[in-house]
Amino acid sequence: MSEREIVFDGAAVDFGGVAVLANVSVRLDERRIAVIGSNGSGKSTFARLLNALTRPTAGTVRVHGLDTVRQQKELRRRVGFIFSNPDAQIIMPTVAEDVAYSLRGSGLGKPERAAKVEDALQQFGLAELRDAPAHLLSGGQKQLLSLCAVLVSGPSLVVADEPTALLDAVNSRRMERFLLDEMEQQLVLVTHDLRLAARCDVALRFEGGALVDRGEPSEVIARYEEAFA
Ligand SMILES: Nc1ncnc2c1ncn2[C@@H]1O[C@H](COP(=O)(O)OP(=O)(O)OP(=O)(O)O)[C@@H](O)[C@H]1O
Repeated sequence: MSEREIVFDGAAVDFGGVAVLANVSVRLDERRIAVIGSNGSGKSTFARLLNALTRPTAGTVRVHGLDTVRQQKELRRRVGFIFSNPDAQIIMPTVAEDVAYSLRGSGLGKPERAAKVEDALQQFGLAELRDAPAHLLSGGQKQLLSLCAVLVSGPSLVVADEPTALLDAVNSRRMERFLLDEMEQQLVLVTHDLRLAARCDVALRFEGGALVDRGEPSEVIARYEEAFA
């Protein structure tokens, strides 16, 4: 089995008896995986299954060899999640404290943690803001902070749900470059931006809670556009 294999086997989710994701079975080991489809089609639900923010009501989901329900604790260390609204994931008062919070329970000593935080802040251009109140950052800076806080703990998969939605053109390009070109980790990118999806290695398309297409991104996108032409 490939080190970065994601396996959905008959996974389904329903909320209060309403099926929002039905019987998804798929195996993926590409580095960059785009998830596209109409509003309310189940994309975020699919993404949230990857780090057990949502649990399957039927079937199983395995990420890099870990069962998302039975091995949730280990899974959460290996899967980082970036939301479109960074306010949802900023926890601590200052920038450096927020990044350091990700390393709690990492088993590293204080000096090693401080060094890792400093390296990460440098990498994302946040070093000068280390003592700034996190909630006062701009939207773009907050998004960089949440990316920094996710990556400092060394996940092997990054799930990003519309990570460029609130960003201006410059920060959006910066986020795109990092996620698609520079980052080594596997990426699952939920997006309505078909240009970004086209840059991935494979695309999945959801409609009405079902996985309806999977393949080379330009072909999946062309069929998506045809369906609504
Ligand atoms: N916690 C919940 N309780 C009830 N229904 C939910 C819950 N979360 C999602 N849903 C419903 O599940 C369906 C799929 O939602 P999901 O967020 O996965 O769609 P999406 O494809 O990501 O949509 P969008 O492109 O609009 O973000 C929607 O009809 C939504 O209302």
